[in-house]
Amino acid sequence: MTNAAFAEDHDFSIRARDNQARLTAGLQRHYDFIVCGAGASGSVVARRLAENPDVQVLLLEAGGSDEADAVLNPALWPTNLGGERDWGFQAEPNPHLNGRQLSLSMGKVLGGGSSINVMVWARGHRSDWDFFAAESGDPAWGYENVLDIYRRIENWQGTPDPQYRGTGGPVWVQPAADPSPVARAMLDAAGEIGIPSFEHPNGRMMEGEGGAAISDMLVRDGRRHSLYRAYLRPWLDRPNLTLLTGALVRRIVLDRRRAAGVEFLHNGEVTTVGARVEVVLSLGAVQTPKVLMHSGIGDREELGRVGIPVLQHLPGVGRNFQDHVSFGCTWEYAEPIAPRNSGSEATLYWKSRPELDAPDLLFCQVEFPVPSDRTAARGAPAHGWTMFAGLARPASRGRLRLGSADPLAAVAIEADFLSDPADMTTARTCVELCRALGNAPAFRPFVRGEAMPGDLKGDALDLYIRDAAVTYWHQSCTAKMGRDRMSVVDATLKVYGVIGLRVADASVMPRVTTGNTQAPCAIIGERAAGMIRREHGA
Ligand SMILES: Cc1cc2nc3c(=O)[nH]c(=O)nc-3n(C[C@H](O)[C@H](O)[C@H](O)COP(=O)(O)OP(=O)(O)OC[C@H]3O[C@@H](n4cnc5c(N)ncnc54)[C@H](O)[C@@H]3O)c2cc1C
Repeated sequence: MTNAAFAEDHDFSIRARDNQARLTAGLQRHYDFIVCGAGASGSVVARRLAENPDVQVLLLEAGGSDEADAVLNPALWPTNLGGERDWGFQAEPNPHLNGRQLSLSMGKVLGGGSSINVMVWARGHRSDWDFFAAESGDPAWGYENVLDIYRRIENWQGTPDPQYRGTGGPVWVQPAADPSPVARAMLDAAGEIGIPSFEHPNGRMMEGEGGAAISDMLVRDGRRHSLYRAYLRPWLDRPNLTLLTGALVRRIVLDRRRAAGVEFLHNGEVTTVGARVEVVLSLGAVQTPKVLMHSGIGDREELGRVGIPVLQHLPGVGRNFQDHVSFGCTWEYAEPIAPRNSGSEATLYWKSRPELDAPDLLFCQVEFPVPSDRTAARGAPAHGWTMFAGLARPASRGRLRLGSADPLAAVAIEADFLSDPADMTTARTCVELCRALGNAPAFRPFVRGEAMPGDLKGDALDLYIRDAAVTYWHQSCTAKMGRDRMSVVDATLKVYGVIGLRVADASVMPRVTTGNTQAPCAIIGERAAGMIRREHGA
């Protein structure tokens, strides 16, 4: 950043802070729109709605400021895990993971996951978006339209590619700058085992059978460029956008079938604010279904179990939980190599079976050892790299269950990774492919050898897979868009049976997208805001 740009940013920060201090001190009784959650999708929705100076938008966020080195320095992302900016969710013990209980981190800070994640920008595969279109019955969710939106929102910094990449949007996307030699080695190793490499991962590569590429990242001037920073922060000096942090949404206030407002906890007090037009839930795939259920919107039996009166029976709320599960395979460096950028700079998608229509395996290279709680005991090297070798199209489905009728009670997350036997079959192929890649000649100049798993077969390999499984932190699909009885929202993201209530976050995905999920969440935010503005002439 130049000195002039730095001074301008400093002036803006003061203006924005003073503006928000004024707006939050005089909180109104009603706003036109209340957006709940300033995460990946919510940041987009609130900004786009507030672009119309004639509407008043209130944005409620439980977390606080992102002004911290742990957020802004790309290398420090792991230091947020388990800390104050992490909701710290724990899955229930899982018999398919040898009884293990996984940590399922999610961001509790302005920007949500996009402020604590690994900054990889991955658009999703053509087949994902065409599936969204088929499930919702709206072709506008299909790949061609979504590609147009990506071109419009990106400010692409790599080699120009106008067919796929745009340069005029708010989201600064750049190829990982000056990547580590092990990231380049991964592309060479892919070539050695017959997997093609691409100039960037977000164009042609996501239309076919997959490939390898240096990752696209949301990093600008050496700092994290979260979706909050891309969309929301530049709008905080506006008079029609009020951002209240430290505000924990408890439930939607329903007036018969209409979402009339939101009840939240702020500074120890329960407050209710009214919505004149709509409420949008963007609380992420755990808290959105939780808040829906506490508002009386969910499965009749599940709500009855904890004594919440049912206002709208929707059996799909909290069901269809999906995530990418990954199995770390690790190689020891011959000499230590310092991680660069976020420490994850190369990515690879491939198919476990040739007849598939799209990749079902997802690999992100991590430039330091990342054993699981269980595989750590097998002896991770002091210096090395790990492949996050994961399932891009898991068949297993989990669910969320309320602990009690108290909105502050924890929700039980039955993630159920590897509960579908098909996932174990794919996992074996995934680990085999990963080992072929990591043991390819291209890595030899950099590694002493494979640290784990080694050449395991049969039960020993299965044991390793169940012990190594961890989350990719792509929790999603718990209030899915669609038209069957388990769908929670329609193609316009409106909650079935309720007026003035939409969901816009990873919950609405009918199926988890093939890659990392923040870019698809930006699309969900853009589509939601676009549909709301069109419907209300806003
Ligand atoms: C450690 C980690 C690494 C990841 N790495 C990547 C990556 O490299 N690339 C990628 O694409 N994706 C990555 N992801 C996933 C990605 O960040 C998420 O998929 C994405 O942020 C989800 O967006 P969302 O809008 O659904 O929810 P979130 O971004 O989680 O936003 C939800 C927001 O709502 C707030 N909130 C929740 N409950 C309440 C409440 N009751 N009241 C008020 N506010 C509330 C939260 O604090 C949060 O700000 C990662 C995630 C994590 C956690």
